[in-house]
Amino acid sequence: MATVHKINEDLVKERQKCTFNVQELTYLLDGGEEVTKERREFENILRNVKELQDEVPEVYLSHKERYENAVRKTCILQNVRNDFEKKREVLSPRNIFRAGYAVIKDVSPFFLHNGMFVPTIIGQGTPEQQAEWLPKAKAMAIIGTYAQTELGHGTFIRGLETTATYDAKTEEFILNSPKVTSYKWWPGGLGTTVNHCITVAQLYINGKKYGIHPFIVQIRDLETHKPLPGIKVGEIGPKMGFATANNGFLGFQNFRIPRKNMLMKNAQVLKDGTFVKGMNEKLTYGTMVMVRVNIVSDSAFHTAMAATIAVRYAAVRHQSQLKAKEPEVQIIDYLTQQHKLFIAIATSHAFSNTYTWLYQAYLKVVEDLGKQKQDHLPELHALSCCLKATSSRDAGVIVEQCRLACGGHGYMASSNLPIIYGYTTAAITYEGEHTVLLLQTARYLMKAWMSALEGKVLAPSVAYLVDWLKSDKQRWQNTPEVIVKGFQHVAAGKIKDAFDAIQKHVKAGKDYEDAWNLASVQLIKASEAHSRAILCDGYLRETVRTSSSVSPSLAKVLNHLVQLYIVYWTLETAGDLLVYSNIGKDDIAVLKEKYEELLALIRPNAVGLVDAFDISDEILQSTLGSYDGRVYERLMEEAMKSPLNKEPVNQSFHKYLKPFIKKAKL
Ligand SMILES: CCCCCCCCCCCCCCCCCCC/C=C/C(=O)SCCNC(=O)CCNC(=O)[C@H](O)C(C)(C)COP(=O)(O)OP(=O)(O)OC[C@H]1O[C@@H](n2cnc3c(N)ncnc32)[C@H](O)[C@@H]1OP(=O)(O)O
Ligand SMILES: Cc1cc2nc3c(=O)[nH]c(=O)nc-3n(C[C@H](O)[C@H](O)[C@H](O)COP(=O)(O)OP(=O)(O)OC[C@H]3O[C@@H](n4cnc5c(N)ncnc54)[C@H](O)[C@@H]3O)c2cc1C
Repeated sequence: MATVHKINEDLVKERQKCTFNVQELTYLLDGGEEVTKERREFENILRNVKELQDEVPEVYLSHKERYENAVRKTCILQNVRNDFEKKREVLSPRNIFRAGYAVIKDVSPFFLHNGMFVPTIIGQGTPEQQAEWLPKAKAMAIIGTYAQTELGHGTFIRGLETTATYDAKTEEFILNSPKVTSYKWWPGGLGTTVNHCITVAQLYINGKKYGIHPFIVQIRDLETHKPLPGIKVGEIGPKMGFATANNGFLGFQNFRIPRKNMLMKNAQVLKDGTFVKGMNEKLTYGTMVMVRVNIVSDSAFHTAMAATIAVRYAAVRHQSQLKAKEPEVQIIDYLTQQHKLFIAIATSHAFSNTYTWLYQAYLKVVEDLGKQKQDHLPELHALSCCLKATSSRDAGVIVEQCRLACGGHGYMASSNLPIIYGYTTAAITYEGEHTVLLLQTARYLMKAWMSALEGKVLAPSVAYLVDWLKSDKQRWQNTPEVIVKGFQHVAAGKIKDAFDAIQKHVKAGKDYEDAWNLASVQLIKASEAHSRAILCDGYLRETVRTSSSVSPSLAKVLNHLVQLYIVYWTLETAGDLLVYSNIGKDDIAVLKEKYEELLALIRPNAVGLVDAFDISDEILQSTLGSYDGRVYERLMEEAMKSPLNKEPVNQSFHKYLKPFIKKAKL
């Protein structure tokens, strides 16, 4: 029988102080009681699967062993999931995504299968293609990835070099990787796991180039798993994180695939080689839009994980005295510590709320596209770009801040903060590099500004530009609503400045493209300010909306969090607000006090708030963040698992140290 340990006394006291119903908040964050129940039930089943328990912590395994262990466990996870779904409903993607962390400590080698391979078949395939590939992909009879990036190009996908040349005689495409730079590089699972992939390649028909398109390609034999003739595939080697993601490379040499393997929901190639244009060529980029939306949700979860670890640890950890002769204090009572941590909690809520409305906006665009309507696509593209960029970047900063807040122990692998940092920061680069995505949003903002100047009606997310042009700056008040307006004024001001900078360069004789490059630092600042305005506005609106449907005690706490988020960012960007809004120095002084008040109000609920994320110990995988707070015992237990502690004297002593020391004595 498993030993039941006492809960750390500080944590017991913290939980007694909590002023709201933790369970109520968990249901709210999950999207309903039923979702929480389903999640807990599934996590509970996984907890009891003996084969999923690691005898040796993964960190001590070799690169190869780690990968093999991850594949083994992912297969078990998939089987458990299938059994679960046979008896009950299909698990929600969020729940399966979370459970994955309990099984694979790092990133699953199947990550891209569910994350991009299946969604691309859904988003880019015709009904016939979906009927052919989806059942096999969903049942995992075929396993796939998304192979777009090449050694030479990740950002500029129009520059991809893999070619798919149509041969009308055989009704096939011939895939080739003409140069080393045209090798696919990065796709998760490609190294040694998948047998299929979506390959994005330049289409050629009768010597004419038709741009990039997605193709389904089988790359390994389904029986032997050997690469098919004409395929060169392998793993790219160790990275900063993503240790078990099995990222790979792939090259083609005259590799033939049938015509029906080009995903043809948008553009088509007919049997005779006629190219039929799609409604909008950018719809080929659709999977990326979907993943960018999901990254906002991932960022919420990664921030919640780091916050849970660091807040619980800060409640358990005592260090230094505030006053002489008094006991050492819980480090969570240092205001500087609250400053580091409470924004982590609020940020996770801000991203969850943002994801809720952004995902609805995404679904609406998908529905519209089904009716051949694409009016809202540019706005969705602009929003998904800047919110992916800002949420992943903020999450990276927050996770690192949480690590620092745990002092030396945060640096331990067993805190799990290094792994969380690895996968959080990867998202800053993948699915569209940070700066590049901010610049995509900036393109949209420049057009929006021009439309505003011309008096046109703007899309809701940029409608504030019209208000800004129409009215004088509003009289400043230190209320969340007016502060949000202030963020919009900053964004509008920076958008205008960037626009004027481009115009100035153009007037001085520069080409528009050069002028764009010369103004691009201002452009990314404008995009960042726009993101912050959107995040604060959306978070405030969602909080007001949900507050009416939850208990007054919870509504109060949610209100503290959203205010904290808004005031935190006011103080962080005070310089900008002083330039672009009517805020005064005195207002900032008042807000500094307000911020300290909010920290004090949140303090009694800090542990309750991270408990409400309801991240099980199996998912957290952290010596510092477990629910029972046995921090020191767990650190010691984990240290004892080091292979170096398995023998009293390591052989290197006899081999190297002893002769070395002897020599030194002579
Ligand atoms: C507590 C909470 C719990 C939460 C639990 C969470 C649960 C969630 C579950 C889901 C989990 C899912 C996990 C997902 C897994 C993902 C794994 C990811 C691994 C990584 C994968 C990858 O990285 S794949 C490769 C990605 N690559 C990129 O992103 C490339 C980036 N580059 C581009 O996108 C483009 O090249 C470009 C946009 C930068 C430029 O393209 P292009 O040169 O063609 O265009 P232009 O710049 O000239 O612009 C022309 C015109 O087109 C418009 N446009 C561009 N893109 C789009 C688009 N996508 N849609 C619509 N329109 C587009 C652009 O705006 C221009 O318009 P103009 O009007 O001319 O200005
Ligand atoms: C962990 C991980 C997993 C990944 N998984 C996959 C996968 O499964 N499938 C897949 O296809 N790809 C994958 N990728 C690749 C990823 O999508 C690319 O790395 C990403 O899109 C960035 O492209 P890049 O590497 O070419 O960077 P580059 O574009 O070369 O960026 C280098 C620098 O140049 C700057 N830059 C580039 N273009 C511009 C511009 N127009 N204006 C201003 N600055 C610019 C960038 O800001 C950056 O600072 C993965 C990457 C990582 C790190």
